[in-house]
Amino acid sequence: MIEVLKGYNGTVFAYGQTGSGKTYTMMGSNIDDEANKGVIPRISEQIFDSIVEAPSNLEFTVKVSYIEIYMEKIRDLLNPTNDNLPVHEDKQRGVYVKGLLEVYVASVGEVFEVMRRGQSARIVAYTAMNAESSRSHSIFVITINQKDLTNGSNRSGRLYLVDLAGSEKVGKTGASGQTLEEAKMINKSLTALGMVINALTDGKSKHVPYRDSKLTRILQESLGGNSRTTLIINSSPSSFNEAETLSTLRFGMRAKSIKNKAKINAELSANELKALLKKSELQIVSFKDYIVALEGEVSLWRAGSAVPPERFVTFDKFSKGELQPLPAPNGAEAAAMSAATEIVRPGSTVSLASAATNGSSASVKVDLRTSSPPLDNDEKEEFLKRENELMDDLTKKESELEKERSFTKTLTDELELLKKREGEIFDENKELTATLHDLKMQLEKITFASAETEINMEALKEKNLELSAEIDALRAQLDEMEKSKKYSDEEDKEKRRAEKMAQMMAELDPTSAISEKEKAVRQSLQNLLQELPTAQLDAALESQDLDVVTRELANAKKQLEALTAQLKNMTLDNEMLTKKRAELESRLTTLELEYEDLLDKTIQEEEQRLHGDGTEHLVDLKERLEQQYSSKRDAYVAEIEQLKTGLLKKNEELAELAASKEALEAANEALTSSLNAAKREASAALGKLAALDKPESEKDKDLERIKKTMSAQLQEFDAMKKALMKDLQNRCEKVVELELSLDEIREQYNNMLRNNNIKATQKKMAFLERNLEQLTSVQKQLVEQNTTLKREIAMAERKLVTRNERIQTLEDMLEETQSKLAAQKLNFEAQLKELQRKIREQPQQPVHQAFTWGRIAKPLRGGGAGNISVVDDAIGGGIDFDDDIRPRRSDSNAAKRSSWLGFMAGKR
Ligand SMILES: Nc1ncnc2c1ncn2[C@@H]1O[C@H](COP(=O)(O)OP(=O)(O)OP(=O)(O)O)[C@@H](O)[C@H]1O
Repeated sequence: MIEVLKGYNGTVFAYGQTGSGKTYTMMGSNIDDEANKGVIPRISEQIFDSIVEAPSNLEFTVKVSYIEIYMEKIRDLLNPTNDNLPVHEDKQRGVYVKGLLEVYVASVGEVFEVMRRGQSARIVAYTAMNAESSRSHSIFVITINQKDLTNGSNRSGRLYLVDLAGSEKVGKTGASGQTLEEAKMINKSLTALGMVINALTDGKSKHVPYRDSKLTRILQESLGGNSRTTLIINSSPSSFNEAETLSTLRFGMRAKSIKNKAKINAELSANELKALLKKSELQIVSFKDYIVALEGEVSLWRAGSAVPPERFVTFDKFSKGELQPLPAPNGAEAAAMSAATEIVRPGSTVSLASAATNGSSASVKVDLRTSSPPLDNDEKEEFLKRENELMDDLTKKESELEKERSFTKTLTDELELLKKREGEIFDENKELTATLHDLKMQLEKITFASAETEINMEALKEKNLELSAEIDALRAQLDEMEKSKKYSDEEDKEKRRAEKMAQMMAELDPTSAISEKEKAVRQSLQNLLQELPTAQLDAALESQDLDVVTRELANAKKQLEALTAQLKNMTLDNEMLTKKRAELESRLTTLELEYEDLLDKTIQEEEQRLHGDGTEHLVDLKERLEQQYSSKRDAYVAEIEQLKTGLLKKNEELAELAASKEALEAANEALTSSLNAAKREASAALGKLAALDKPESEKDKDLERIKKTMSAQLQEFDAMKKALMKDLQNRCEKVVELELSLDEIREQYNNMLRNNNIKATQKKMAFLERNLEQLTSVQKQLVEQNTTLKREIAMAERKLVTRNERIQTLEDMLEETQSKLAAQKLNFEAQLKELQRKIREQPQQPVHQAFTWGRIAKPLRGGGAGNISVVDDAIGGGIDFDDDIRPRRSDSNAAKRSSWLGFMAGKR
């Protein structure tokens, strides 16, 4: 049977640097693996094995608890919400952790389950030397109570299985932050452990500093107290850890020399107590005798008598009954001696003056400051009670402090979060402000560009207006010029017409010659009538005069012929003009064709040049050119029509002229015939005059008749002449007009040629048109740009407004969130205060939800030797027992074994 089952306290420590295998040793890498399970599972198995092997009169209850000491706080690993448990001490239980959950277990499986749960709650962390370094000291406590059912005696043993945190050097493990804090705490508690061991082993220290750390306080009994302690030293095999290994070994060496005082924790039965009482009473009697003997010797000494050494009273002689009675002392001396005793207070010195019989005195001084008197039991109890109370208070305060700390941490975290959020919002705001600024800048730029564009537009408009005004002025000038030209042309025309008419009339005036001849004829006729009434008539009618008239007539005929020739020439001219017109028309057609070709060419060039610039410009250009072309063509057609009508008119006039010429010729012929008739009559008269000598009266009559005939003929001739002259004048006017119109046509033709043929003009026109196009497109572009800019500005403004609204909303939300958070914080604080108040008001009750199944004691009966007659119900303590699964080690005692034990045994 292992010692703990006998009622001894036991402790198994594993000490060593981090990563040296302490946890591996104590718990193992896998508690379910037979080969890799550690000391704790193995001991647990041994315990239950021993219980199975124990006599059946022994009833066992096994409790386990599992704690860890982390950052100088005791955490219950089976109920992790209890994370700061106080250490108490009292006379009955010794040192214990208050409020610790102890789970009753009845099998190894249950122990393992407890281990697993506890392990999962342990705090481990990664260090450079161990991926799962224990950051705390873990203590697995197995408490075994055994009751001897035959005499009712009780024994209890408690086994501490300790896996210490690694003794480590901070530099090597690379600890930082929280791990560094943990390391400091671990080192502190391990230092306290070292100090306790030093104090226990150096032999000089009177005070052992168990209370310096929770670890040493809990393990107080294990270190130099009532415990059988085993220390396992774990060391690293690596030379890298040489220093740590040495230090660990030194620690082990020192610890080895600690002497513990292990005793069985037993509660005696009534009979045993009675026997003990009896024995004690007997002892008291004998001690009384002994005291009497001693007092006798003392009184002898006090009385100044000397007692020989062989008669000294010793316990040895007394117990052997070899004491001899001493002589009676002197009473006066004894009284004097007792009066010499002086009572002194702590801090002063005590003088013990002995009134020795030889008169000499000895003085012994004891300083009570350095050596306090040992506490008596009551005082100690009082002290422990007070200490426990203080520990409770301290734990409570620590818990509150921890809560406050965590609350503060939560608040700090929240504050951090809020600050972060605020920072984010600030950044966002900054970003938005920057964007806003950018947008404003862009807006300003756009506004500026727009203003500039507007200015440009205005400048262009002004330029346009100027150009329009210039064009108008030019047009007006042109109109004026045209007008003046027209006027001057008209004036010139009139002048030219007058000149031509004058010239023509001068050239073509047959009347002047006729008139002169007529005058001459009239004169000669007059002379004939006045100076030579009869005789002179013969003279007047001489052949010479007739010849003159004939010549004159021939001249007139010649002139008429010349006129006819001129008319012929004019007809020829007219024909030529007609030809020229036809030529002009054909030329015009050619020109039109050329112009069309040129237009097509220009369009093609423009198309090529503006390829990709959009067909709209091209279509516009084409349309405009077509319009220009059609307008020009219309103008030309109208002009041609005009020319045609002019030509027709001229033809008509020419026809009229030809008709009048014919009329003139007819008149001329008539005149010639009448002249011939006159000639004939004159010659006949002359013949008559010459052949016959007629009487005077007849002659007068004939003369009178001739005269009359001649005057009538002359009158006829006058009228005819007048008509002819008028007709001729008209015709001349028409000819002049025709010539003038021909000149005009020529000029127009030349103009047309100038307009149409000059390539430079065409180029210029094309250039101007292109310029106009470009200007129009630029204007269009500017207008479009302006529109786009305006649209963009409007959009940017809208965006700006939206963003402003968003910023406003975000700010509102932020404010709202902040106010909500503040309200929540207040609410939370109030709730916390309320909770704290309630906690303070309510007595603290341990929470045992984690192990409901371990709260009821599960007594286990030893399955080894002897029969017992105790009824199951008496030991069951209200636990469910299952008769069917009770262990059946031997048929005789099978019914008396605990179901739990049987269950466990059955499992094995
Ligand atoms: N004897 C061994 N055989 C096999 N593996 C071992 C042995 N000793 C330790 N290990 C392994 O070494 C590693 C560290 O061991 P362990 O966690 O037990 O060290 P530790 O001393 O408890 O460290 P810490 O103090 O940091 O908790 C573990 O992975 C463990 O499995």
